[in-house]
Amino acid sequence: MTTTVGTVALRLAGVRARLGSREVLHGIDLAASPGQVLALVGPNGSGKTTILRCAYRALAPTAGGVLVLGRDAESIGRRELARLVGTSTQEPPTSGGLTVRESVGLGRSPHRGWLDRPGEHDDDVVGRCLRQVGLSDFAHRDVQALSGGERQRVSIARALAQEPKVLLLDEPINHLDLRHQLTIMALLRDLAAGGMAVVVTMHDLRLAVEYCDALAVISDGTVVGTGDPVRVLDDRLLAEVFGIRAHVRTTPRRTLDVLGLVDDGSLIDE
Ligand SMILES: Nc1ncnc2c1ncn2[C@@H]1O[C@H](COP(=O)(O)OP(=O)(O)OP(=O)(O)O)[C@@H](O)[C@H]1O
Repeated sequence: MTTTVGTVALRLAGVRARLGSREVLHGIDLAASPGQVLALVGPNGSGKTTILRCAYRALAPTAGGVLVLGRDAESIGRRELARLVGTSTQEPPTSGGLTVRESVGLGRSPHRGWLDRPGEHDDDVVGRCLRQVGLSDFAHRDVQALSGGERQRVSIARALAQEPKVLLLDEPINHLDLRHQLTIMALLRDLAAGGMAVVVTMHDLRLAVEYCDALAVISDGTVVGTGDPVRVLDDRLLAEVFGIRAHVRTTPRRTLDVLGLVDDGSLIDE
């Protein structure tokens, strides 16, 4: 699974962020390299989405910085940033009146002049992205007439259409059936093999262990563990951060069998 990892594509250094009157990130240090799938995992409300929002400049950190390919993200213009960093958020697009193809085609905008119409290359890229998420047969459907999981795949395809160097996906598989979860996780591995740096938030620790090169465990706005998934998720961390009694089975390292919940009560009293 481990792929060749080059220079850092995305780095967060000492990032602090506030939402309303609360500081929700307390100094986040993270790095993702080309060829790597990094999963941000952690309980609800721990700060994973906020980290991604800082990374794609939807939210300005109150301290620290974000580097994209070694450059301060603040110094990169919006359109250039959209060519470098592709994002899909937790809320799938509901843009009315657009077909699936048109919605995914919006991901090509940063690559064109303001008044340019989509060219042959744009059409090819959109077609490829639709195939990658299994939506070719849905190209002419209205996005609003799709299921939640289908819309989620539109959102991923749109991010892919940006042809970014860094892909940030906020819970890309939370609406998907198991087959499509596996398809998307395998796609992320393929994208990494092609040199992309992929950062994904997710709750399914089993799939995170199987498909990701590294985990960053987030708890209450801080990184409490990073590195190889099997090493990071030890019994103590599972108990302290996730509140469950469980252990990671290293053999066989297979989906759905990797996290063993203990038989005599897996939930730890809060
Ligand atoms: N607009 C807001 N104002 C104040 N606090 C907020 C706001 N939005 C989110 N928060 C808080 O910020 C913290 C981090 O939220 P965030 O969405 O980053 O968590 P998360 O780890 O992505 O959660 P989940 O797994 O539930 O998606 C949470 O405690 C949340 O309640």
